[in-house]
Amino acid sequence: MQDELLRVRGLAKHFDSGTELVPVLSDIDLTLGGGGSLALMGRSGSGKSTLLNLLCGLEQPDAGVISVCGELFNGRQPRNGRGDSRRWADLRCRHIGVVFQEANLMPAMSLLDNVRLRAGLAGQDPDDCSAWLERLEIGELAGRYPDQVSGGQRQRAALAMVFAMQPALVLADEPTGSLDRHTADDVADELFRLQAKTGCALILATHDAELAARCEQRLDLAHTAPA
Ligand SMILES: Nc1ncnc2c1ncn2[C@@H]1O[C@H](COP(=O)(O)OP(=O)(O)OP(=O)(O)O)[C@@H](O)[C@H]1O
Repeated sequence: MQDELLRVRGLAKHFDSGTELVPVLSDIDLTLGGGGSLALMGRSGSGKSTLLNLLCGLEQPDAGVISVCGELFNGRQPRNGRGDSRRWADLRCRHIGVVFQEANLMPAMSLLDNVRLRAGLAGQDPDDCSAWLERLEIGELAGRYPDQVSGGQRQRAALAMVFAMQPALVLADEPTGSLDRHTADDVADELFRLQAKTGCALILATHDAELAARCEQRLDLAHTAPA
């Protein structure tokens, strides 16, 4: 494992249910180096997606600090704090790739244009994008639209999109959860193969113990979801 890439200390988050404040995460500490991998486990509602959303800046923590690639974020976003949120957006765009359970592709764009768009936003050369689709063995589908390919092929395109941005950190939220076992295994193999090849760090939220066992570290979120 290389130098520290992600450092989280004392992270906490609650949601307002309308009648009460419901704690979801408290006092979360994490350290991950470049090339490292961490499985996030826990029952449904334990806060796995919430933690990933905090790490990529989609949610704001109530307490704690997060630093990514040596850049420290104080967590709370000041009300007029465009500076901080702009820094988060830039950092996320350049360094953090996110894979969801359902491939989040733009429906009106071909697979290749989806990959080009994401790579371009991250400052990578869009001309290299066909090669990423080839690496994911869907090169011949480059001109098709997301609704013209299977769920497994869409998920491969989502991986191509994320790895084409050459991220330092990949956050994967149940990336194989919508696929049949065989296709899920293939997509998981691709995810770990590309992670090893590119040397990025990976945080994987999953209910699948076999998948989790392929990660170096594991964090079980102990939160018990309210009834
Ligand atoms: N925006 C929100 N407002 C209120 N409560 C929320 C919000 N988002 C999540 N929660 C609650 O926070 C808890 C954690 O949700 P989260 O989606 O992080 O769980 P999870 O571990 O990813 O679950 P699953 O395995 O089912 O995907 C749940 O009880 C959920 O209902």
